[in-house]
Amino acid sequence: MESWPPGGSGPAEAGPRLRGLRGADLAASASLLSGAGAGAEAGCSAPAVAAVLPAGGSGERMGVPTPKQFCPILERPLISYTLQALERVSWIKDIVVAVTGENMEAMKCIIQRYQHKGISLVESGVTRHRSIFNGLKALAEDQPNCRLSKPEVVIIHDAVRPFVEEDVLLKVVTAAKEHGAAGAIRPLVSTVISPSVDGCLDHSLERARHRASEMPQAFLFDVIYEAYQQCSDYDLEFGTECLHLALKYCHIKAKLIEGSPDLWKVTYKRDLYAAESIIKERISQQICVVMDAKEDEEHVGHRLEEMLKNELNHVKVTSGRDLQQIILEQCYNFVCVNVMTSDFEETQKLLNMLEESNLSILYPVVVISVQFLDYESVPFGQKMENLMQIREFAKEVKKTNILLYGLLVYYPQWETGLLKAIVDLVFS
Ligand SMILES: Nc1ccn([C@@H]2O[C@H](COP(=O)(O)OP(=O)(O)OP(=O)(O)O)[C@@H](O)[C@H]2O)c(=O)n1
Ligand SMILES: O=C(CO)[C@H](O)[C@H](O)COP(=O)(O)O
Repeated sequence: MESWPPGGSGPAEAGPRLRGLRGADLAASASLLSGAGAGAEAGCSAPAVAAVLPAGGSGERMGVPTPKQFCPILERPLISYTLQALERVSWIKDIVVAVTGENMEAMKCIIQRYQHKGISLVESGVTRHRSIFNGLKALAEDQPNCRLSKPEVVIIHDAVRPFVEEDVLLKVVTAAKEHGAAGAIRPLVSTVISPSVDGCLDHSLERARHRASEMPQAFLFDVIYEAYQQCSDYDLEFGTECLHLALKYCHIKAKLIEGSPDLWKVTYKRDLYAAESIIKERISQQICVVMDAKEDEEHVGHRLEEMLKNELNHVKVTSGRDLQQIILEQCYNFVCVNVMTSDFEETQKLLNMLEESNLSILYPVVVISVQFLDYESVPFGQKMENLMQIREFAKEVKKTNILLYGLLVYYPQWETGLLKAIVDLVFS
């Protein structure tokens, strides 16, 4: 576990290139925002979009000394995951984070260490609403030497909701452009009841007719800024709902968007464990098989890939034809098959690329290097040499958070049963 404040114990490491990550879905949604897709059909032009992240709370309900947004999950602060989720969305131009003066330096260390880009920091307020207002002011004011400019649409998202996906961001932004305001909602888990002053039930709400308001929310900037400028001290002190401010002060009825279950707010200590499990599950969902044999060649390596696809039916198994792209899309698990040469050339190439990308600064990257050696043509001495070589590589790359495992298949002749056993052994 990292100590708080972070960054004090060592130099900032180079982080991964997180900006500009795009898969097919991201490209499609970016084109929606740029007016080339459904947005264009609905008459939308591309709005300039910025985001404000309130991150100035103390996390009392978490019950630990470190404010929850800075609590480590897999040794990386929670807020860094949220920033990553937003900054990988190419159409969000600026991200303004509100933090306390006390945590300003620590926040700068996090930005540097994990190489977050396009982030501006402002001082938070004593309540969440005041922190958001400070973030909006930074976007509204054209200050000299300030690179921020007023967006058409602003997203407001809690720093402690790390699992926000591009599709829901796109939905709230598109709806905000049309309706003035929009926010993610979820069905209620429990019924909401109103107690009377004597602690007895006054009335209860019909659960099916109500929803929980979650984040992200998005607003036409002028609407929410006007609402914050007009709202009372009581609102700023005790209010918890930005959509309500837009309704009360600008008469804007927010469009409500169904969100995913992962949008929940990390609030209690158990939420940190839940978040860790979700992250682990996500990074275990994709395996990339890299091999040095040509695709049309009949080789056991290809059968290994086939078998992985069949055995691991919840996991996306891709072949590493465009490795650079796969690394950019943040795959953390690799099976590297060396068939052409006996000196781990393919593995070495992969390790170099991984090290250059700095991907492993975010999570450990697992590489299983499989080498098939023909029993008849490779002498026993070479087998031992190969084993020693992979151990040396493993020691070296462990320093950069890459976990390398070697699997040497010294086979007398090809047998499907043998390969199946290997696959079971390694991946069960
Ligand atoms: N003065 C404040 C209070 C809260 N927040 C931020 O608003 C988000 C949601 O608020 P909440 O979950 O209530 O956070 P805390 O106030 O930190 O938690 P608690 O209520 O348990 O103290 C968090 O990202 C939090 O850091 C903020 O920017 N400024
Ligand atoms: O869920 C929300 C939608 O409005 C807010 O995140 C929530 O209201 C924040 O309130 P608090 O700071 O009191 O937890």
